[in-house]
Amino acid sequence: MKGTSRVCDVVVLGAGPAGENLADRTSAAGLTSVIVENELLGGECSFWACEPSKALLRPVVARADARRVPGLRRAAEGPLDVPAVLAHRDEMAAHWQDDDQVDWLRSVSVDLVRGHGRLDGPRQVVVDTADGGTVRLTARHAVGVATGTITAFPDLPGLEQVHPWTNRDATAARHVPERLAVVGGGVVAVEMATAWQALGSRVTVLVRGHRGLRSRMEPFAGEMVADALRAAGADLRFDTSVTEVVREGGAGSPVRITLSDGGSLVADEILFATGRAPHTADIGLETVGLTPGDWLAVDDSYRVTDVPDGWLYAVGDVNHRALMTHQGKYQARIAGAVIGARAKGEPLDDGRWGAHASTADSAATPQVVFSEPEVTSVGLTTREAERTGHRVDVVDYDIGRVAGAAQYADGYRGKARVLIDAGRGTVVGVTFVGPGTQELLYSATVAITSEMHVDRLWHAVPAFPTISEVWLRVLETYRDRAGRTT
Ligand SMILES: Cc1cc2nc3c(=O)[nH]c(=O)nc-3n(C[C@H](O)[C@H](O)[C@H](O)COP(=O)(O)OP(=O)(O)OC[C@H]3O[C@@H](n4cnc5c(N)ncnc54)[C@H](O)[C@@H]3O)c2cc1C
Ligand SMILES: NC(=O)c1ccc[n+]([C@@H]2O[C@H](COP(=O)([O-])OP(=O)(O)OC[C@H]3O[C@@H](n4cnc5c(N)ncnc54)[C@H](O)[C@@H]3O)[C@@H](O)[C@H]2O)c1
Repeated sequence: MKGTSRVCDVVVLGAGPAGENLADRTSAAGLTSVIVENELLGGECSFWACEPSKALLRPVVARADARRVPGLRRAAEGPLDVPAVLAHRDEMAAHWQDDDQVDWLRSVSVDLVRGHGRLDGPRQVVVDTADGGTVRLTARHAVGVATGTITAFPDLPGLEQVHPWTNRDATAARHVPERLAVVGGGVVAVEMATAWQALGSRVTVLVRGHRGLRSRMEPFAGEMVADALRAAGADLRFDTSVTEVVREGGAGSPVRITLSDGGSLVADEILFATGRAPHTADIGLETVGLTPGDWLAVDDSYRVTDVPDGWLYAVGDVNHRALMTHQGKYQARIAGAVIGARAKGEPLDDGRWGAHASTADSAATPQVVFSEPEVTSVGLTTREAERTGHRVDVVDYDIGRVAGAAQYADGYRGKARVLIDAGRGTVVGVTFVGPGTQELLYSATVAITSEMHVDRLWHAVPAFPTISEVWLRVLETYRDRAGRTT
């Protein structure tokens, strides 16, 4: 077995969206950067998560929209063209090839080592390469871990033998199962149930809790999505856990699922959308005093808190702050700037909203759930505000009453909730549910991050007739309730 070694400024472990951006920004800061990847550059997001799942969902949402437009409704009746949808999904997953990303990496002067990387003591990473060799990388300044997550399975008898679907199967499958059971009530469950029900599966969603779908969002969001999923034909069962799974006839036969209420269910495939576990079991954490399989807790500059000397950073899903691509990329941009500044001995601008501070992780993490209807949110929910003792005015508005919504769809159903800090008069939380609301999310994010007083929002005039006039209606509701004239 041959072994080589090299020294560089920064080593990044994992080339998903977070790792790629971290390597890019450290390279942009003038540091020599090497990235290590075991599978495909682009990570889970490009190949088994965001990109293929949104490609599966886009025709579902577009068809639902078309069916609400008078004159278009009849043209949009009928089933989806499944082969065309799956072919488009393949395109959007770049046919599971990462050549474009390899080119991009070269264009930003980041070197790539393909193979499984592990920490091997402070500032050291050893990579087992596909040809049976090893490469030892020594980082002068920093190692960044961006190894992401894998599916977190519950501890269930018989689970391995049934070959359950994970997000990888749910986004890359080549056939439509006649009956699909989905375990979980989070984002993956909601999005994949929406997609596969529309593609022709009979979907049953098994949710262990009673608080509804997407329990971390405003309750009305989960209720509206649940209503729509039921209307689309899915069977939703709350307070229902799985206690056992078995393919009685062996591989390829249906799965019998035993439920906590004593009943059972038969499906052709079972998807576990039961959350994520850190992809850290085999990355040498024990060599730097950490526990394999743990999440990596970080400070506000993304340095791993339990490792001395400040050379180890963690960005993206693996730090468990906000498991979304855009937020991992945000973290990577900041961590890259931090590593660059520290390497040059420059002071950090780490005050609230400073260039080296991770303020948005806690104040303004945006998310779109691409269900039908879509759910968009950023900042606090009412429950979080209550839990943290944050005093807020809650302004609700029925988006269906906005002129632009009536133009968008016949019988538009949607709801907005805006949380305004009771003392400072700034927007601190926004949730929109309804068709076409995803493009309103950036305005909400800007409203929160700019911390402008709502009085200034009166000057941000939304065009008529667009759904964005919901902002004006919210301001009017807030003003009228307070008995103000402006
Ligand atoms: C079904 C689904 C849909 C999603 N949709 C969205 C969405 O629409 N929008 C959104 O913002 N987020 C979405 N997410 C979340 C998003 O996929 C993650 O937040 C994102 O992929 C995290 O990026 P990351 O770089 O931290 O990790 P990952 O994307 O998981 O990348 C980690 C990389 O590290 C590599 N790696 C791991 N260990 C090693 C090792 N030891 N050596 C070398 N390489 C290693 C892996 O091979 C991988 O390429 C979705 C998730 C799922 C499951
Ligand atoms: N559009 C998007 O932004 C998007 C899309 C998909 C995923 N994601 C991200 O990916 C992450 C993972 O999504 P997810 O849906 O897998 O996780 P999640 O944490 O959102 O939901 C997990 C669900 O599984 C349930 N669950 C957990 N353990 C269980 C068990 N043993 N039995 C039954 N149910 C169980 C939970 O109660 C919850 O309903 C999320 O944090 C999300 O932010 C984002």
